[in-house]
Amino acid sequence: MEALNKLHMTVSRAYKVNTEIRFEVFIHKVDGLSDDHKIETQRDINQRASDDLLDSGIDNVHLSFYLTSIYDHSIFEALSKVVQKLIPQLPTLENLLNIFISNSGIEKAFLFDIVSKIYIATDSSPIDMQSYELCCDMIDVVIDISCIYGLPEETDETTFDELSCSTIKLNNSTVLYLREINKFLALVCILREENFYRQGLIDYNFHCLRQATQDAFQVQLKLPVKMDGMGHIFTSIESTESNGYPDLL
Ligand SMILES: Nc1nc2c(ncn2[C@@H]2O[C@H](COP(=O)(O)OP(=O)(O)OP(=O)(O)O)[C@@H](O)[C@H]2O)c(=O)[nH]1
Repeated sequence: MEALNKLHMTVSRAYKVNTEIRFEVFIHKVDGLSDDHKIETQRDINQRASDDLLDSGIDNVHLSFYLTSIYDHSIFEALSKVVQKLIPQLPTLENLLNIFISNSGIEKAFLFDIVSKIYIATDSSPIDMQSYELCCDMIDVVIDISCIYGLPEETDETTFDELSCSTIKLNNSTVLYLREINKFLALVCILREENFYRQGLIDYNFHCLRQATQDAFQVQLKLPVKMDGMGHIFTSIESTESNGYPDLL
């Protein structure tokens, strides 16, 4: 009840300053509850919080709730969903990942912020926590190995660069495939071993994806200046690529 009161106070004060604010509410330490009880508790908290706000005349506020625990990756998953709401390029990135996985025989692909292990985008197939945790663990392994063996001694260079990549074959015929997109982002994919024989195709498609992802974060406008016969100068805005995406095999 104390937490609900604090939530109510925070939301109503912030709402007075800016009615457009979105609120992301984390319900911590849910590991003590059974799965059914978790959902029930979330619904109950949501209902009480909305009713309290309604009673104070606040009816169109955006509250999102997430269940978290430090004993699994739920906190990272929740933060990923919050961060994704702040990325204007999200639909483009999701679309690119969908095209990439369907042309490469990949089951699931995540675009990770390497330092925080938050995923900033994934394809539209369902996410299961186990796959996400596997991908997080893979990043840890790659960073640890790179830090220990990947650098000449006494250097300030970053361990993660454009050559960073890793393939891990699991004993259940699954392959984890990691490639770096830039200094901050890495692509981590999960695929079935029998689809990995086409690694050349996957590598080629990855290069297209990397280029397109980098393009998505840059303003891609050309402003060619032209002059007509009367000496008037005019410009036209053109996209650099006809359809915005390079061709995937
Ligand atoms: N079961 C469970 N215990 C947790 C979780 N997160 C933190 N704890 C435990 O809760 C205890 C207190 O930690 P927190 O509640 O995170 O601490 P805090 O919120 O900074 O505490 P105050 O500053 O006193 O408000 C510690 O023993 C943690 O191990 C969780 O997700 N699940």
